[in-house]
Amino acid sequence: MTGPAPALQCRSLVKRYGDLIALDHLDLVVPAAEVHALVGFNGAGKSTLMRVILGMTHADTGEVTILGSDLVRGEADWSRVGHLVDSPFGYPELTVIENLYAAARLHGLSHRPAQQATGRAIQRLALEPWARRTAGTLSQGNRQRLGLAASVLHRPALLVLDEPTNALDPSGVVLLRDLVAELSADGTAVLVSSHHLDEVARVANRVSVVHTGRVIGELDPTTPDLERTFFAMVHEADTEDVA
Ligand SMILES: Nc1ncnc2c1ncn2[C@@H]1O[C@H](COP(=O)(O)OP(=O)(O)OP(=O)(O)O)[C@@H](O)[C@H]1O
Repeated sequence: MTGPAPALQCRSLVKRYGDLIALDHLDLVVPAAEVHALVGFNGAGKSTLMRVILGMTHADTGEVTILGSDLVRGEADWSRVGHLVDSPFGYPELTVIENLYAAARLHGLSHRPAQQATGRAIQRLALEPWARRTAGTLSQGNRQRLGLAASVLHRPALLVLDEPTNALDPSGVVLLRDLVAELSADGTAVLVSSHHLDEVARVANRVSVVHTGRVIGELDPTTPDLERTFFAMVHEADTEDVA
């Protein structure tokens, strides 16, 4: 008997920029309800992987399946996906409310549910004081909160977040942690990249180490000294490459 299709599956992804190999036969599986963290050095390939998964750039070879549908064949149901990659979503001339309403409509919600989702997202990301401010006048952290609100307001089945704690204050970090836990409990698969191993240990069920465009191993988030294990894994991969 086969189980349900994973929320996300990447098979042997290769992405080159000229001579540089950004993704090197990378495999990844994220089942529903899993919070899966990607960790790795600057330039390891995490953002490239997320951009490929979201169709923002194309892999040279390999396959991506999103919620059971093939990405390359254009079958993915984007209304069930949320993301925060690159700059946070937000038209600078629109208010926070207008932006979130637009995001909800773009995700296929009709008028009334979009209004309700907007109200809920504002409350969830503690954006009430800035709800009527235009996005262009927000602080960086509040723009990040707006982007996060836009990425989750339609309760996606797959959520992709590239370094989402960037620019967040400590209360924003806690809020995001709770939000991710809540979505995962609801069945959402979350793929999140981070440089903060302590934070990763708190939110993730699984942690993949990305190095030179490959997943070189997994870290157990309950391991007491994650940093040491991380560096040992990377060092071993480099040693194998040289040998
Ligand atoms: N548009 C591009 N053109 C050329 N090279 C690129 C491009 N985008 C990414 N790269 C290169 O691909 C490699 C992987 O970059 P990527 O941004 O995916 O790494 P990352 O793991 O997200 O790093 P960081 O932690 O710094 O965000 C890097 O060597 C980067 O310089």
